[in-house]
Amino acid sequence: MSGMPGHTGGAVLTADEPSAAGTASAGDCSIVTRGLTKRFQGGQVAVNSLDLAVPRGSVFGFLGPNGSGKTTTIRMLLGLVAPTSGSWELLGTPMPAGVSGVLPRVGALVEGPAFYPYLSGEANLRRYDAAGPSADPRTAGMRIGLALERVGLAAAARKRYRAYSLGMRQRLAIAATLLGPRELLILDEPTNGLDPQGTREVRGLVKEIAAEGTTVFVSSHLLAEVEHMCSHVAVMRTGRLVAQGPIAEFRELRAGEAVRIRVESPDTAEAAAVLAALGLDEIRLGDAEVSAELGAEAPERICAALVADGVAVRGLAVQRPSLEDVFVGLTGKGFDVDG
Ligand SMILES: Nc1ncnc2c1ncn2[C@@H]1O[C@H](COP(=O)(O)OP(=O)(O)OP(=O)(O)O)[C@@H](O)[C@H]1O
Repeated sequence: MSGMPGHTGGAVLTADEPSAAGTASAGDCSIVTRGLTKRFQGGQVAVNSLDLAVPRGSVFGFLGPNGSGKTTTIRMLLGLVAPTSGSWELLGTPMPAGVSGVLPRVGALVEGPAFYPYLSGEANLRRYDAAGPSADPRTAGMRIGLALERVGLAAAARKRYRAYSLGMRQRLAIAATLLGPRELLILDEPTNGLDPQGTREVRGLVKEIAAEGTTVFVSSHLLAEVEHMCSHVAVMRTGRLVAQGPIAEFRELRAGEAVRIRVESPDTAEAAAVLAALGLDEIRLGDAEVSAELGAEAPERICAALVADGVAVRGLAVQRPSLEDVFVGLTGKGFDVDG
């Protein structure tokens, strides 16, 4: 498997392996794409032969640096832009033929909705609801009340939008996507531009919505975001899918990568000799520290051997590659890990 040292199988699939979309049955997936491609006029390929398989019930993180094709993919999924080639299914229905039947079951936040600052959250949602093609005005109050409750804004329903915090504003935007029962929610970078509190609120909300059984497909350029929220992840790089699978499998990849042991000591030459005698590889000498690949050796045995040889051990640490190291290996770029 390219770019994934230490991988020994499992559900993470890279572009080099048999397509996940080819093996997943549409019935198990809320989104399936096959060879989905978008080439913009002028020749730019924004999305290149994308095979996605988004399991039903997952919180699926669509991760990639800016410009890697996430928004274009989401726009294609929703029928907002036509693919150059390829096919896709939403909720088991081939698109775009099934668009009118499927889209009412899909909530989407692609470009933030524009709200009126002087109207309350509730009045804003009433306008949104009235614009919906299938909205029955007799049940509008119930739909709006449920949506506000679901995002935790029932108590602030009558407050003017301009008095909402950033997190409340984004929760209202998500409420606008929930003005009906949704089986799938598609969110494009929902925490972009939010403060830390707003980010926490939105992440918590996404988890709650997923816990109620809605599949959530959420794009992000933040690894930390995906780590916090998602059960599955797909990684994009310049329009191509690099890997996808359960996030736990990515964590296993991390565990499979070279784990190093770091010894802090003024006696670097002696410490290095002990590590070499124990058969450790990739020994590196630093300033008052030595590190090596841990391999199958137990840290406590290394510690005992160092002490037995009279090496002054000031510190001993086992260092595992971070999940970010795995993603950087896959994308060739760092992710913004703040967040
Ligand atoms: N309408 C368009 N015409 C031409 N090129 C486009 C168009 N829309 C997007 N692109 C290009 O396609 C590539 C992918 O863009 P896209 O917006 O899908 O990426 P992204 O991963 O969502 O990034 P970001 O988070 O910055 O929006 C970019 O290089 C972008 O410049």
